[in-house]
Amino acid sequence: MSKITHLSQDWQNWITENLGRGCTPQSVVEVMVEKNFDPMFASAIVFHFVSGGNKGQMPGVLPGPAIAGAQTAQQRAAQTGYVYETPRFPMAGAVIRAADRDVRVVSRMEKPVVAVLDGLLTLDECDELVRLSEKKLKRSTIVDPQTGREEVIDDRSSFGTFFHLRENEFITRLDERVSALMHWPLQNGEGIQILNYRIGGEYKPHFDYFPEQDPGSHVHLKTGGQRVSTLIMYLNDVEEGGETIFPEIGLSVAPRKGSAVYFEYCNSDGQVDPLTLHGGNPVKRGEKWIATKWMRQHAFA
Ligand SMILES: O=C(O)CCC(=O)C(=O)O
Ligand SMILES: [Fe+2]
Repeated sequence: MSKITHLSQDWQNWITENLGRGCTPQSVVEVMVEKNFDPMFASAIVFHFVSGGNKGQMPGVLPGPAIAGAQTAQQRAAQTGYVYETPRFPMAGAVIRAADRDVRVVSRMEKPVVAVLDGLLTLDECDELVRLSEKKLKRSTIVDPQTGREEVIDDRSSFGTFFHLRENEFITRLDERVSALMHWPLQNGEGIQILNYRIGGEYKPHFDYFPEQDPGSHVHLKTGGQRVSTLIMYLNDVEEGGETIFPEIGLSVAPRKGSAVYFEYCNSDGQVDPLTLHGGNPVKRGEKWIATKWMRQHAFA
């Protein structure tokens, strides 16, 4: 059965009603996807409602009134107290020259700073990263907020490994490309991290930065300081599920081999942006491979 990509009046009313009574955009999208809506269509529509944009810019799709009680993305951004500075990531242009490669910008937003990118890695580079990682995968851990120790937990059911910065010629080329793309020094990067999710594998919504108030963060902040930005690179097409979701802004990015999503969340004062909450949806069919780069405030050795 083909996926639904249009919105009836009943569904418009339903979305308005549920966002209006405080349901998160992500939960609204989830129900729509369960009811056979195309996931990208559902998240775009819900995002459109949340950002107060349903005033007729999408002819024939969304003639409904703006929803009472729903906040615009701008209002949410103003409330968090995070001070947005000039983004490090270029906010104009369809193509970004990243060292040896031209990367296409598919879409971007400013608050929070998020960009979806295409053609970052060649298909061969994706395969090579998977091949080099396969033999050394281990169950992924998270940082325990209390102790700062790495722990295995159910919220992060994936397998992973990493490469040291400039581990070999191939990895060096990628480290250089990614640093140019992220507009941040190569030596401030953690080594590229590889994750493999199998069916049911997911990463519940989280922040990539280390919250100051968590005692366990301090040990991590000592080397390199706070994380400032993330690049998630998709190494394969996932048959179903596995989207990277941003619940605060109703955004869902579908994995596509060679493409990526970039976001930044730490300003020059060391403040962090809670609107970059994100996670990996459970894989429903196939498997998912990603490579993640995290950048730090200072050199990370
Ligand atoms: O699997 C995903 O799409 C998200 C991964 C992620 O959030 C991370 O590696 O920090
Ligand atoms: Fe993350």
